[in-house]
Amino acid sequence: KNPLIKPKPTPEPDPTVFEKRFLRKVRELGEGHFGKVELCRYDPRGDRTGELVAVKSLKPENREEQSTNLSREINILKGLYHVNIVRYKGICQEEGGQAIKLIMEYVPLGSLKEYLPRNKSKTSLSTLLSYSKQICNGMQYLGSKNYIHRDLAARNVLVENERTVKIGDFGLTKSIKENEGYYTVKDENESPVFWYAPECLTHCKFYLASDVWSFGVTMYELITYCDSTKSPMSLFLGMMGKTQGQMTVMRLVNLLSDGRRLPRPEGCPEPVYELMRRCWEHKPEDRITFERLIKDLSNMQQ
Ligand SMILES: C=Cc1cc(F)c(CN2CC[C@](CC#N)(n3cc(C(N)=O)c(NC(=O)OC)n3)[C@H](F)C2)cc1O
Repeated sequence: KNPLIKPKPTPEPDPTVFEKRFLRKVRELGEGHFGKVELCRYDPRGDRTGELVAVKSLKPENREEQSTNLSREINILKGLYHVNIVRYKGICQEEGGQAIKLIMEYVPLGSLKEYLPRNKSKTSLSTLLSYSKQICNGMQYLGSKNYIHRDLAARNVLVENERTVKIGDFGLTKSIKENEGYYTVKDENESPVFWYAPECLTHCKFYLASDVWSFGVTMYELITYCDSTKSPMSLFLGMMGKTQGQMTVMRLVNLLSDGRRLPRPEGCPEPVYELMRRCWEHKPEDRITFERLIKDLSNMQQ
């Protein structure tokens, strides 16, 4: 046998490529405007020993316009490695690359919106502050890569276990152009306006500091254990009085410009509410940073 001819090694299968025929739907985890997230079992051996994964896909009617957005989200998540950010696992191409699916790790305890109301008795304030700090760690990491999340809310934070939370969805995440420092928000019909800072509502500009504002609202949700009767939306609508349709945004802008803010939740220590208020400074440049939030939250936990 000629020693110069080395046998070609059999190529290892790429673990980030998931074949559609082995992806079995278990149940739906969530629904968005343009698509859904399903719990699936990737079971190539067909004996139910395969791993559970979370799969994000687009609704057929939105595939055309939204596939670029999903591809962007895939490329962003693929490059994120942080304990407080959900893990990218791979993609599933179907119909010859026409439709693509994002495969992520499955975080079985679900989002804070499902978890906190059901586990209120065993979740202390100290734990809530730890969750808050972890979200800030994830967001600081995201911002260090010049990404803005634009949809930070309790519904998009997942509970890995009683001690660990992860930011779980990056559907609206965008890269900020270095020199500009902000992203111009197109009028997304799914804008979560009650989590949005004034500059996003009035000038359609989204800064890193706009995510800090949304973090403040997310922290408010955390401290109220995501009690839907005290949700940001219901409280703001209450403060605005009955409104109809697009008037809501204008009334919200006026209310925020008048300095009105979500009230201190019952039982929330003053220093904790102060942190939220520093996330809600009217001007982006006056707001606290995630770095500062991490320090202050650490000191509170001593
Ligand atoms: C196409 C766009 C689109 C579609 C959508 F359905 C949503 C909304 N969706 C986001 C992902 C979601 C919440 C978060 N974070 N989630 C992820 C996991 C996981 N990785 O395990 C999980 N687990 C769980 O619920 O366990 C019991 N929930 C939940 F599916 C809602 C947003 C969108 O942009």
